[in-house]
Amino acid sequence: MEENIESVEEWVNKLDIETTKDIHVPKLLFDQVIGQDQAGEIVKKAALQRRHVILIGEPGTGKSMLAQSMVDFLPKSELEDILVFPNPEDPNKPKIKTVPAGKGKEIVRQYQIKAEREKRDRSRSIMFVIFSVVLLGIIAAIVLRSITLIFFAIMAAAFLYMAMAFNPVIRNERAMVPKLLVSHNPNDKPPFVDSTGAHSGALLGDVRHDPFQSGGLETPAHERVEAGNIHKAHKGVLFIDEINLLRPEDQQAILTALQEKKYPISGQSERSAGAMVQTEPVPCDFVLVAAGNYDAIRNMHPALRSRIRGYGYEVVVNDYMDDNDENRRKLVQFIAQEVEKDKKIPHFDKSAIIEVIKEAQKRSGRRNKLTLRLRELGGLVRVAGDIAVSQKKTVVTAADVIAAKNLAKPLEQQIADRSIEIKKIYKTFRTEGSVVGMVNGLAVVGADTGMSEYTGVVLPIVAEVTPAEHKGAGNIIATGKLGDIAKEAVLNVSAVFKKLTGKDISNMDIHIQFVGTYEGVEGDSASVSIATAVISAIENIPVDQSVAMTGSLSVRGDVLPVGGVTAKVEAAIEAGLNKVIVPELNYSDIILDADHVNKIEIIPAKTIEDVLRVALVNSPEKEKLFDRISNLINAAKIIKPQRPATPATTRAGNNAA
Ligand SMILES: Nc1ncnc2c1ncn2[C@@H]1O[C@H](COP(=O)(O)OP(=O)(O)OP(=O)(O)O)[C@@H](O)[C@H]1O
Repeated sequence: MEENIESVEEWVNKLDIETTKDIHVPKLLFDQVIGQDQAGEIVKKAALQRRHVILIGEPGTGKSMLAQSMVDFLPKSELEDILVFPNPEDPNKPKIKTVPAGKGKEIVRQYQIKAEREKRDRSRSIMFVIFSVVLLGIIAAIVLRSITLIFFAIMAAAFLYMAMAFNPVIRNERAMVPKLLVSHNPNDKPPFVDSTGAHSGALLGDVRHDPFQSGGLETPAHERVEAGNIHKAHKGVLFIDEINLLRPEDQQAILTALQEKKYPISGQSERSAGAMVQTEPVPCDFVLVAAGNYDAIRNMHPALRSRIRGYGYEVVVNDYMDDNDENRRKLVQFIAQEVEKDKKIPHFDKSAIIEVIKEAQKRSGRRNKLTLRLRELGGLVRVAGDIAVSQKKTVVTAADVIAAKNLAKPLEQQIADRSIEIKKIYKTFRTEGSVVGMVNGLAVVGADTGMSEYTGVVLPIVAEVTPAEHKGAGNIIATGKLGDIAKEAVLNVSAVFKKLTGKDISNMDIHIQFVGTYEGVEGDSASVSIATAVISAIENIPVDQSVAMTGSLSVRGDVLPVGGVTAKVEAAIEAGLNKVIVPELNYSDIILDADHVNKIEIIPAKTIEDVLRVALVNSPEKEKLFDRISNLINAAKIIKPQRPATPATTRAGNNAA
């Protein structure tokens, strides 16, 4: 249900604040998470019951914040320190001991004091022995009147010193001091450990290599043991983003750790001396929060996923929220939070708040929604803040946010801007006149890089049709980086061609070229443009070059919605085109900046006929084509009174209503 929402300007101006400084920022991290109410409730429940969680969703929407907020709800179980002790019976199997939080440091200190005392005692005994030997030598020399006896006494003392000081058995008192692997203070919160991207050693623990493995110079095995993140997260939360990128062996190890709640530490590098060492099992009783985008579920170790599902929850986080009073307030709270977190930038005045909310509307890609890709929006807040600071301003204003938007353009946008300039110079596309078989398609760049902002580009498409050499043996010859997409699009809509043109494409060779495409251009939504270019070429009807278009074509000729329409319309404006055809179902998703409004005529299309009516220039051939189409439609009506509604499939995700 779409509700009527006040304009952002009116809404912000009514707020009872001067700047975001007047906004209360909640203390609890959980209350700082915006727009993830459903995921928040589940995560809270999971924390209270110590259950594992899989969080799936777009990057920068608050997954790690949710995971981190869990530590405030974990049951107050006793935190533990973990110590590793030498094992005199088997030095390569150090012993593990857990003690209440804070005790670990005390134990280590006691052992250190003991070691210091023993060392001092030993030094004293050595000095006493040396002194006695030298004294005896001197006495003997006097009694026996032989100076050489003094020399022998000094030699004997030196020998004794060497023997006692460098005796590997008694030399290293410190070798008996345990090492603190995991330590806490008694009042600490349960730990939150982010293990995203950690290699095996950091994740599971490791035993360092020892270059001196004998001769009394070696470092005892237990001193070389290092705790892994799974151990550091004992009694707390272990967060792993992009879990699917972990090596299968590591995912398997995590599964074992989850089952056993203990995992021994051994050297991870096979060739290192550490590989010979394996500790007793080390406690690792953590709550696992695994996160990732939609691909993560598919590529995750099935047994690990099943374990988490069996003992926890799976949640999809939202990537946008409704644009209403409550959520706008949350967005203002978000700006205040980001400012306080940054500590270096000033607060935002009302004009700046208006710009940020409008940007959140635009980045959602949907009318009446606000984006939740808040990490990137936070980036905009910081750049705007930096601009204000550089101008020695005490508040951030609209001008700073607008300047930040230009300054903080994603790489894709910067590359696209350059490519438009080049295309304009070399005229790889036209903005006026008419040409047979040439269409100004629109595409997005960087959609696969996980950016929340789409960058639009004009994607000129040229089609040429020639009769096939043999009947029924026509080929689709598509060049350019998007060749495969073109072939697929033509094949998918071959029925539409037949319906509209009455000609069978299998009797023709169809050549399609995407002009000047480069890495990263997404052409999935170009099927309407491809179809228009091909029909224009088959029917020899010129296409109006001041028109741009985007849309996906169904096998029945319906124009289906696509992503990134706002960015595509902006690209058409920047390129100097007059009209842009968009899928009707996307029409309301277009949110243009003030400087783009009314710069182009936006024409919604429901079917390919709607597209052709606008794109093809008026001519007797066009009339004939439409006569044919209306005959076909009338004939179809006699057989089947109504066509079922077209399914709308804009984007994935289970966003809160
Ligand atoms: N829902 C949100 N509420 C408030 N702030 C948010 C939210 N989502 C993101 N942010 C801001 O973006 C930053 C990064 O968010 P976070 O690390 O939680 O994202 P994520 O979903 O874990 O992303 P990724 O999967 O890329 O790690 C946060 O520190 C916060 O400043």
